[in-house]
Amino acid sequence: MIRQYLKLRKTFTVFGILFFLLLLFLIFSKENSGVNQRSFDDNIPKINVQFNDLPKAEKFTKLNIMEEKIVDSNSEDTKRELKEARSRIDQLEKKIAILEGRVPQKYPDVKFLGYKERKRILVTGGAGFVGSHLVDVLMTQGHEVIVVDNFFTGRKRNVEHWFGHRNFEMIHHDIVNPLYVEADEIYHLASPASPPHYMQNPVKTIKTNTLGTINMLGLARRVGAKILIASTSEVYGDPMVHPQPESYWGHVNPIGPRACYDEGKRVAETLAYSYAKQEKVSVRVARIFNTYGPRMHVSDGRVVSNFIMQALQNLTITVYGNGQQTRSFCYVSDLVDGLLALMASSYTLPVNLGNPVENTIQEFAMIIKNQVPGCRSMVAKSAPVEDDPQRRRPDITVAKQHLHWEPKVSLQDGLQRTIDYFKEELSRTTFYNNQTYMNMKSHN
Ligand SMILES: O=c1ccn([C@@H]2O[C@H](COP(=O)(O)OP(=O)(O)O[C@H]3OC[C@@H](O)[C@H](O)[C@H]3O)[C@@H](O)[C@H]2O)c(=O)[nH]1
Repeated sequence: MIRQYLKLRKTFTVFGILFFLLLLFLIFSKENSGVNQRSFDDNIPKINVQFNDLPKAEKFTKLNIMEEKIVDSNSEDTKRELKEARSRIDQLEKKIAILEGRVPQKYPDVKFLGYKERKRILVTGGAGFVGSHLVDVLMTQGHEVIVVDNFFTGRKRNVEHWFGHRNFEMIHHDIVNPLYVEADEIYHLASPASPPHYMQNPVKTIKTNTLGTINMLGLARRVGAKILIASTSEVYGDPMVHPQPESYWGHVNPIGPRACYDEGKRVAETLAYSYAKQEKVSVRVARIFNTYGPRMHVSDGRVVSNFIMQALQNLTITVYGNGQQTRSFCYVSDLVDGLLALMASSYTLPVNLGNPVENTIQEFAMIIKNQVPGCRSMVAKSAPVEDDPQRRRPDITVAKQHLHWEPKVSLQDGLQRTIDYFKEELSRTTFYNNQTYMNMKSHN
C-alpha cells in the first residue's frame, strides 16, 4: 500500500514538473514575440507599416507594377517618388535586418581607450542639435557616453546610430527631476534654445535652467565630476557694448518674452559659481553664440533653418523687423571643438564661443538665397520681434588666449553642408507626406 502510494506520488511529481516546464515555455515564447514586435513598431514609421509588412518580393512586385504604370504615364514627379520609395524601402529593410539580428549593427569607427584614459561622460540634452554632435565626437574618441534627454526638442534620430553600442547609453529623463548616475564629466546642454520654442513654454524653460542646473550641479558635487554649463550670448540681452566681451554684464529685460531663457541662463551661471565657491565643484561656463548646422529641426524656428527651408521651397524669406539687426553664425563642429577645449582647460570663468564674422539679417537672407541654386524666393520684411537684440558679435579674445580656439569653418562651407542636410530632410518630409496621401487614397 505504502509502496503504491509512493509510486503514485512520484508519477504526479514528474507530471507536475512537465506541466510547469510547458507553462514556462509558453510564457517565454509569447514574451519574445512581443519584444520583437515592440522594437519593430518603435523603429519603423507607422505610415509604412502596412507596406513593410509585405514580404520583400511582394513589395518589389508592387513597385514594379507601379513602375510600369508610371512609365506609361511618363510622369517625372511620380518617377522621382518611386525612386525615393525604393531607397526608403532599402533603408527600412536594412533596419529590420539589424533589429532582427540578421546583420550586425555598423557603428562609426571608435578609438579604443584603456580604462585609465576612458571617461564616463554625461551629456544632458545629448539628443539635441548641439548635444548630438558633441556625443559623436566623445564616442569617436572612445569614451563612455550617457545621453540624458526628455525629447522636448531633442530627437532619438540624432543619436540612433549609436544605439546598442557598448559605450553608449540613453536615458529618457527630465533633469528637472534628480538623476543618480556615475560620471567623470558632465556637459549640461539641456534646454530649449530656439526663441519660438522657449517662448512657447517659458515656465518649463526656466525650470530646466534653474532646477535642472541645480540637479546637475548637485550630481557633479556628489560624484566629483567636472561640469560644463552651456550658457548663451543671450545673457548680454540687447547689448550696449559691441562686440561683447565676457566682462560685459549685459542689458536684459527681466520680464520680457525672452526673460525665461536669458534670465534662466544668468541664474544657471550664478548657480555654477555658487557651487564652485561653496561646494568646490569644478565648473566651466560656455557662452554660446548663434550656432547652425545639420540636425537643426526643419521647424526649429531660428533664422538659419527658417531661411534655408524657405529658400529651398521658393517661399518668401521672412526678415523680422528692418533686417538691420546683426548676428554672427558659428558652424556646429567649431562650437563642439570649443566645448571640448573648454572642458579640458583649467580656465574657470565664462568663455564666449562663437564666430566673430558679423552680418545683418537682411544680408544673411541674400547670402542664403544666392547659395541655394535656382532659388526664386522673394525677401520680405515682416513684424519685428519684441526685445530682439539689435547687435551681436562675440569678442573671442579669451577663447583664443586660454583655449587656443577659434572657428575654422567659413560661412559659405558651413551653409553648404547645412543646405545639403535640409534638402535631404525636405525630400524625406515630402516622401512621408506623399506616402500618407497615397495610403489614404488606397483606403478610399
Ligand atoms: O524667420 C526668421 C527668424 C529669425 N529672424 C531674425 O534673425 C535673428 C536671429 O534670430 P534667431 O531666432 O535665429 O536667434 P536669436 O539670435 O534671436 O537667439 C539665439 O541666440 C543665441 C542662442 O543662444 C539661441 O540659439 C537663440 O536664443 C533675429 O534678429 C530674428 O528676429 C528673422 O528675421 N526671420
